[in-house]
Amino acid sequence: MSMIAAFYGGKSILITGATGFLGKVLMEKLFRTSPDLKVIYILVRPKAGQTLQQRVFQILNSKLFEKVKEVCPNVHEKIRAIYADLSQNDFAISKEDMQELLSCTNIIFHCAATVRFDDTLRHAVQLNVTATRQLLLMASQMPKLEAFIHISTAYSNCNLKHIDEVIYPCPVEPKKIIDSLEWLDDAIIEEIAPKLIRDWPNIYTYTKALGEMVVQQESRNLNIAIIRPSIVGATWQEPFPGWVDNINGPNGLIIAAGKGFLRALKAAPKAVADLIPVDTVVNLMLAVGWYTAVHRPKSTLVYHSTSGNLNPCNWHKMGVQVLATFEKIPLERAFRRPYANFTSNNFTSQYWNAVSHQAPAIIYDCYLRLTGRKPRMTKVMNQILRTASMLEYFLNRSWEWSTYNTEMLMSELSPEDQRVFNFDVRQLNWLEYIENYVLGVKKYLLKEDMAGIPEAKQHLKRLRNIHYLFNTALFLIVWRLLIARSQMARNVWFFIVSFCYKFLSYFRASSTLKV
Ligand SMILES: CCCCCCCCCCCCCCCCCC(=O)SCCNC(=O)CCNC(=O)[C@H](O)C(C)(C)COP(=O)(O)OP(=O)(O)OC[C@H]1O[C@@H](n2cnc3c(N)ncnc32)[C@H](O)[C@@H]1OP(=O)(O)O
Ligand SMILES: NC(=O)C1=CN([C@@H]2O[C@H](COP(=O)(O)OP(=O)(O)OC[C@H]3O[C@@H](n4cnc5c(N)ncnc54)[C@H](OP(=O)(O)O)[C@@H]3O)[C@@H](O)[C@H]2O)C=CC1
Repeated sequence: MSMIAAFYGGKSILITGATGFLGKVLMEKLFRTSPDLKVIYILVRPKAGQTLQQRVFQILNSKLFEKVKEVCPNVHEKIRAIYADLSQNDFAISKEDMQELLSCTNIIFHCAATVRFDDTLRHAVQLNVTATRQLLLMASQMPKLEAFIHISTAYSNCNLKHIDEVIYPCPVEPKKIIDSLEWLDDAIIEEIAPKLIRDWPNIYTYTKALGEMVVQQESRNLNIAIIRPSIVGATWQEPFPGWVDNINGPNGLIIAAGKGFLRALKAAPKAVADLIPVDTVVNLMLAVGWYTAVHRPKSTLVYHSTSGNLNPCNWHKMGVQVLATFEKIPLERAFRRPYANFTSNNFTSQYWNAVSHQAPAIIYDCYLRLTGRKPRMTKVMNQILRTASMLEYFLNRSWEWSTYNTEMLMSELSPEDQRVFNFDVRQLNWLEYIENYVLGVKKYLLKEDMAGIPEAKQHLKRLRNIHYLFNTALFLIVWRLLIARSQMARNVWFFIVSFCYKFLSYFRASSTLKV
């Protein structure tokens, strides 16, 4: 029997960010491995015209939860959605709900965050720092609380090259920032933001670092642990390989590459692609929850959920495998044939942007205009290039994350727990994982039918023919213009023509002699 699964039996668990990518996989695993848990409280806000109940209904009826329904048929009764907005005071939770949370919660998993790189400083601080402080305050009033697990990111200290499993101080105290945001107006905040974030690449990583400091400062006598995942990717094994449901991180770029929009990326081919499957992160989270509650470490432990130092893969290897998969399983209605060129050189990257991205978009928009349609490709291309440039920082560097605590925890688990809550990334086969990942993007994110693969392959063949035709026509036009203007080009042309003529005459003469 798994000790970790048994530990969560009968427990009341509070999850923030349960409607997000990580949160959904966490809930799924909890229900599947500990169907006898008491209740999962989730803090949810209404969104996109959907009520709380509709959002929960949609999650529970998704493919991700198919296995859960077999193991835990009454899953609907065990999930309690509580109205909450983490950017509001007291999270705008009603008094009754707050009372229930305070008196019943045993374990907290704090996953909610704004993960946008370009969020405003005010909003990012509200969500990634102030809300964390608020949740810690609530936690300190929970008599039955056994563990508080805070999800950060491995990039919260990406201004360093080697990162240990410790909390690093930030130059400005989080409390000072929270206080000043109360009276500064938005324009001034945006003006001072670049000065505050210094050598952090964006507001997101900076506010996640502040969030960790808050955890350290406000931990009181709580049992807390911090988990730092790197780039969270599709599921590796559970509940099935390749599940993914949003366009964050690599997902959007994989789509852009598969559709033939993105054919070159400013990335160091040898830099480590520190991806970590979402189910691996979730298994670590559940193991950490158990360990923190049962073993009660004296200080707040930080756990890195990264792959680079145990089983590294680089961007080149990843790009090649992504392309190889698109060769076998192409996306539908591609704009151009998928191709990936990784370069860390500024000049080459700008050249590829002009030739492989901007020019085809402009040509296609001209074609749309000529056929009476609204041009749109340049806009789409600019959007993709903007996204790629935001991710560039992470594609051109490698970091070393130590994993002593994560490895220590692995050795603390029973063989059964090591199997059920496997977070040993050394067992990951990258080629297989990336293939399933790309397939998952096609099936679960784009919802493309596998029956459409022959037609998609046919479409790619047509694109290849158009490509050859276009290149030949372009070559002939350029050559014709050159011949008209340059004596040297004319000389070369006559040389080639006379050489071909002589070669043909010789060939004809020798074949006549043989006869
Ligand atoms: C050549 C082969 C390549 C193959 C392999 C490629 C591998 C690449 C790997 C990338 C590494 C990523 C490293 C991340 C590391 C940080 C770790 C974390 O904690 S990260 C935590 C995770 N956090 C993140 O990953 C957050 C990153 N994302 C952001 O911060 C923002 O989306 C933004 C600032 C990039 C764009 O903002 P804004 O301009 O306001 O745009 P909106 O958001 O409103 O979307 C507008 C349109 O853009 C579209 N689209 C959006 N995203 C992507 C995408 N990734 N991609 C493509 N497209 C994307 C979207 O569909 C939408 O279309 P439509 O609906 O209009 O038709
Ligand atoms: N994805 C990744 O690559 C990585 C993620 N992480 C960390 O993992 C955690 C989860 O990330 P991930 O699941 O990918 O992110 P998502 O964007 O998928 O999910 C974010 C969650 O936070 C919730 N949330 C945001 N704002 C509010 C609010 N005002 N009130 C209530 N809930 C809110 C969202 O709710 P709603 O659905 O209503 O928007 C959603 O459930 C984050 O802490 C992130 O920093 C760390 C490293 C990498």
